[in-house]
Amino acid sequence: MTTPPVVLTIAGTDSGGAAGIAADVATIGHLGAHAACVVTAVTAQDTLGVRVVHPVPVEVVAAQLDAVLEDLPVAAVKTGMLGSPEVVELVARRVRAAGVPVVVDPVLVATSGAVLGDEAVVRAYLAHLLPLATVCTPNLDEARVLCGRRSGTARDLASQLTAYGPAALVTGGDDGRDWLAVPGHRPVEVAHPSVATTNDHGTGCTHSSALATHLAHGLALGEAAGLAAAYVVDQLVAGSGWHLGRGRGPVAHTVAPGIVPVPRAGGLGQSCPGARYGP
Ligand SMILES: Nc1ncnc2c1ncn2[C@@H]1O[C@H](COP(=O)(O)OP(=O)(O)O)[C@@H](O)[C@H]1O
Ligand SMILES: Cc1ncc(COP(=O)(O)OP(=O)(O)O)c(N)n1
Repeated sequence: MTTPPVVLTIAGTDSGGAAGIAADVATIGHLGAHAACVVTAVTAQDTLGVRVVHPVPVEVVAAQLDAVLEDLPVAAVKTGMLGSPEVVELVARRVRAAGVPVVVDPVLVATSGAVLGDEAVVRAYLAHLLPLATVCTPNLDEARVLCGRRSGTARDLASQLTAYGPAALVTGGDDGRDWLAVPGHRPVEVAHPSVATTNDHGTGCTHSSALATHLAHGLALGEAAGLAAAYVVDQLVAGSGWHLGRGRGPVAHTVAPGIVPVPRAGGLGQSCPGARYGP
């Protein structure tokens, strides 16, 4: 067996196992990488909402980052809930030094409405983390908050966010469409089917982890974005008939039938022969 690439997720926990670190570790593993995980916050959360958020002290987050980055050959980083401006700044310092693709999922508000990042966190993202990210993946609401706008289409917001440095992939826009903007280029839609399901808790975390894993395998951003969207669709289909919890159930974190993990690519931008789904 070939040694897998390592993808580091820096995120919070969801006790219900739908979003956060649980979604990230499952997704990264399904797609053929080894997941290292740095926990930034512990949440008491279920399918109905977030009850309690307990931030992990910044020095403990720093110690976890050091342990991973000093020992493992991290090939890509994904950030999820960071929770405080101090942690955003810390993560920015450490991942800049790592020099690998960085996917920033700027988790600010859960679908249930719970605030997972306040205005100070937003300012820290804009000042410290977005400028060194490879790509950021806000949903429509998060993109509006980051851009300081009450409205705006996913396409326009993605374009605006590139002014901070990274490519921007705004998800769940008009009619659920995702738009990818790369600095200096016109935004393109990342088209994918829509799945009718109420079991969609954790889609954002699953999507950004899939994206980071495909980048770790050496795929180009456009191709990685198509495959990440397709992976979420497959997992939504797999879990659409489940009855878990009283609210919005988890996106499936089991391996959907027929999924073929992307094999390690030999170089940047190579296609992924053997994968069942395409961009
Ligand atoms: N019902 C659905 N059918 C297909 N794709 C979906 C569905 N819901 C979300 N997605 C996809 O999941 C990914 C994550 O987006 P989104 O759900 O907007 O994130 P978040 O969980 O942060 O709100 C995007 O590619 C989005 O298009
Ligand atoms: C600990 C934690 N991190 C992130 C989220 C948001 O998850 P997301 O995948 O965006 O899913 P929804 O909350 O939109 O379903 C979270 N809830 N908890």
